Amino acid sequence: MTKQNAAVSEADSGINMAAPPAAVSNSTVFSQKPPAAPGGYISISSKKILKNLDVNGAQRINSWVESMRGSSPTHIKSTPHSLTEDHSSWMVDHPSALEMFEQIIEASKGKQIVMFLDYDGTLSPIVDDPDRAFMSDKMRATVKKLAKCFPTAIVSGRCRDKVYSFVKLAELYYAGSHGMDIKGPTGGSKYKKGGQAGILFQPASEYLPMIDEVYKELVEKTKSIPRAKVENNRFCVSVHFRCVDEKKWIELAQQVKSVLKEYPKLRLSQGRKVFEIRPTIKWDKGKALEFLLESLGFANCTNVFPVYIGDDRTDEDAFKILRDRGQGFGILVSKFPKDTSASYSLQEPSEVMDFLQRLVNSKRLSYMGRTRM
Ligand SMILES: O=P(O)(O)OC[C@H]1O[C@H](O[C@H]2O[C@H](CO)[C@@H](O)[C@H](O)[C@H]2O)[C@H](O)[C@@H](O)[C@@H]1O
Repeated sequence: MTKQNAAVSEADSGINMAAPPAAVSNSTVFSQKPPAAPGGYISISSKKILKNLDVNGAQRINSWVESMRGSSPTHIKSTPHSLTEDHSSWMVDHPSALEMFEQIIEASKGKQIVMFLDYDGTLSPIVDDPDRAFMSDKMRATVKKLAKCFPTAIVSGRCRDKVYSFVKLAELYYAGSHGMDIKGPTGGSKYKKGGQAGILFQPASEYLPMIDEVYKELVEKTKSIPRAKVENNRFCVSVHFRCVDEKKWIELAQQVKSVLKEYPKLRLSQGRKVFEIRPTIKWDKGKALEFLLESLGFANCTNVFPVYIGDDRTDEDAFKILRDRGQGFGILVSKFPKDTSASYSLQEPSEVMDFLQRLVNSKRLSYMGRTRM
């Protein structure tokens, strides 16, 4: 990546900190002194924290700040019509799903398309206040039409009730809490062979007391950080730093680390300006996708065509499953080049809506016998 692009696309490096920071080996010997945070900025309060950390810990915390800043980049130096050199080469490997639409339809011919949609950053734009991440009425109408054509699931880090309160479509499948809380449409699905009544699957239910406890501790611990926000997503917790002054990021990261070191059965990863705290069970959005395909009767089916659209690190678990299965594909929603297992890309929720609308139109044409899907 050229220097300019390195600056431009602090791509969602969202360094996965699955290894609980407490597990960070302090025995690792770092030859150089901790790198300064991007822009060389370290606040006084942060210096105090770094002083108390050993060099390794300081380096680790600083690398957090770099990844925290890059976890949800908000600017691009190139104009919309002139991608940076790196972005152009990235687009060769992750072409626009809109530009490749005809090829996608061709590949899906004779197969059952099943749609999996992330919520934040995919159906709704990223905003400062997580409680105000509303999807547009137009997007809701498009998803409603989509669900009339194909089995459709919402797969979100949000708790299921909360993401349902945003989407408001009872005919969909929902997998909340990063796939750990799955429920089928109320009254069963027209797509499920045998019309099975609504499924309900919660693989992390034994963790509920621990999640409640760590949520309360994080709220208490982080209340000294202005505009930090702790969100209880039932089987997981989010700690938001989008609106926190960068001078306080190290302190916040340290606070999260200090709480989690008491909970070895919880793991920490990073999303878009958010720390995600989840149980260490081997369950994620990818497992939820597989569970839903099985629930729909497509477990060992060769003519199923799953399409997963998402924008964040946790969606990569689903992209990887599709790549491993060699069925369907992932679409990453991003304006910036990012390491991803997705095959295609879309820039933002408005392009997601255009893509979904084209799928609906294509299915309607096939109903009219003009083309087969
Ligand atoms: O899996 P998703 O549906 O994409 O949920 C991932 C996280 O999304 C939310 O946070 C993100 O969106 C917020 C609203 O736009 C934004 O303020 C925040 O900075 C983003 O990280 C949600 O609040 C989290 O709980 C989800 O885990």
